[in-house]
Amino acid sequence: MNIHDKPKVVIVIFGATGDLAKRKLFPSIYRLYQNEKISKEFAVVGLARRPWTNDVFRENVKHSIDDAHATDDDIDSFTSHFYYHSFDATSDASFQELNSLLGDLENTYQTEGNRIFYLAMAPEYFGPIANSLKSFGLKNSAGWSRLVIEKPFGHDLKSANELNNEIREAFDEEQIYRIDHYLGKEMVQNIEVIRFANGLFEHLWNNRFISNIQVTSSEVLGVEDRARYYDHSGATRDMVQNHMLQMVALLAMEPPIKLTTDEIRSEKVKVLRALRQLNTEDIGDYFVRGQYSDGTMDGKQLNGYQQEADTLAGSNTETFVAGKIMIDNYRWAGVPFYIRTGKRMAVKSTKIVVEFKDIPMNLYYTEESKKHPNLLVINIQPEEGITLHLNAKKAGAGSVAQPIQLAYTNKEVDGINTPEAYEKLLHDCMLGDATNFTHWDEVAYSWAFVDAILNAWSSTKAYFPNYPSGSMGPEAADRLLEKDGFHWWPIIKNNE
Ligand SMILES: NC(=O)C1=CN([C@@H]2O[C@H](COP(=O)(O)OP(=O)(O)OC[C@H]3O[C@@H](n4cnc5c(N)ncnc54)[C@H](OP(=O)(O)O)[C@@H]3O)[C@@H](O)[C@H]2O)C=CC1
Ligand SMILES: O=C1O[C@H](COP(=O)(O)O)[C@@H](O)[C@H](O)[C@H]1O
Repeated sequence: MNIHDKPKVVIVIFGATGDLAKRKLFPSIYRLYQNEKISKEFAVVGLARRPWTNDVFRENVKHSIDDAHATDDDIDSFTSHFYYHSFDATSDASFQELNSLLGDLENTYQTEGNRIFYLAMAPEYFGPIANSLKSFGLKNSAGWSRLVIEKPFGHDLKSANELNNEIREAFDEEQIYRIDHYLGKEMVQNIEVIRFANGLFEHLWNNRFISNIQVTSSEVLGVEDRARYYDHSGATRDMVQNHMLQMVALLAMEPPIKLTTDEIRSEKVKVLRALRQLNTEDIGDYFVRGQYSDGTMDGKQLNGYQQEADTLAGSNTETFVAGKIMIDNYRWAGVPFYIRTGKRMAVKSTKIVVEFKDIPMNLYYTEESKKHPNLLVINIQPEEGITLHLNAKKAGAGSVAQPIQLAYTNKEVDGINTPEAYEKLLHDCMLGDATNFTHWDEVAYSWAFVDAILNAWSSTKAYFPNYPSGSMGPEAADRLLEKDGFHWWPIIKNNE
């Protein structure tokens, strides 16, 4: 299928009364519908245990949609495609009933037997549901069947491997779409284009010209109401194993021989294979963990992590991670990739800064501290675009250099709101394009890398809390770069 095709499909959402379905999935399906990216012949089946009717379900879908321009009739016509089925994932009868409901809807909407099974439920259900879908014949429709799996995909390499084996008994790798929503972000997808469509950058994209690369994904929000999940996970599993390492892989991979799913994934896998594996005794030189204490932001007093819920008192879970990642291959030998991510930081921002090496002799900046290295800043969110930091002559007399910036902002140029990540990924899945989903090999190498860090940390006490809410993390994260002669580039917009 190509990007202009309008897939006919029944989307089955397991966990349709949950938070993800309401906040991300229904609005994304609405945008696809409104932008005519899916055929008018589609249906959505929502599954969960509570005894809702179709009307209650449709009312919930309606409330999840925020569109000031749509009339009630428009929205009602959209929600009329939604069907609710009260369903217990542990009951055989539920799967049998679901099979017959799907058959009926396929007749009504003529969706040619194409089915997406979206598992928006707790991860312990992923394997059992995949297996029941196979054993109750739900995969045996006339069209294609695809399984979309939410995060977390395992808790460590061992459990991820077990989960993968369980799912692979029911679905082939080509039918499995493991979601990493960062791969649906416009500017994350733009990394490849910026690199591989510009000679200016790609010729310099190696250890001869780049001194270091910094990837920051900071959040203002705290743990919110996800303490149960988060305290078992922490920032390393929640953000580093997936989103951060995926961005590193896109920044570091070789150009694929073709822009196909297999070729791109295979280049990313090579990067993840080349990550320097850390020994327990080296972790302290490469990684820093943190947990937020109380603090103030915008004049508001905020709790520390351990005060956010009763169960969190005394927690050893990290809400912040900074690390130095070395990629031991020909292109990147000696270039640190610094990453940092955390909750309750000063600003919500995801940004990549590529710092280029200085020229052999700088005639304009003789003092080391006054130099302005060339930077390529890729703004992933909230603003989207790129900024190139250069030096140019200061207007007026004399030969004085000053730093200048060339900026491109996505929205200003394209005049559109970029689609939400989930919208793009759902659309890709309908089209059968798995490029922006993670292959098992990527998941496995990422787990192997973070397992070493987590194992080392699990055997030592963390001195938490160690950064105030509203800051940029613990001081140790600054020292991580200082000892290599670098510093974090500011990520706040005005200081870019
Ligand atoms: N929320 C988010 O922002 C994000 C979530 N995710 C992932 O998405 C998945 C879902 O998360 P989220 O929506 O927040 O979770 P919620 O707890 O909000 O929703 C869970 C859903 O599962 C249903 N459910 C639970 N047990 C059963 C059962 N035995 N049979 C059928 N349905 C059941 C619940 O409905 P009922 O009680 O009616 O049965 C509910 O609809 C998780 O894997 C999470 O890690 C990933 C990224 C972000
Ligand atoms: O996957 C997750 O990502 C969000 C951050 O996503 P973003 O798109 O807002 O940057 C994070 O809050 C959450 O803890 C994590 O599970």
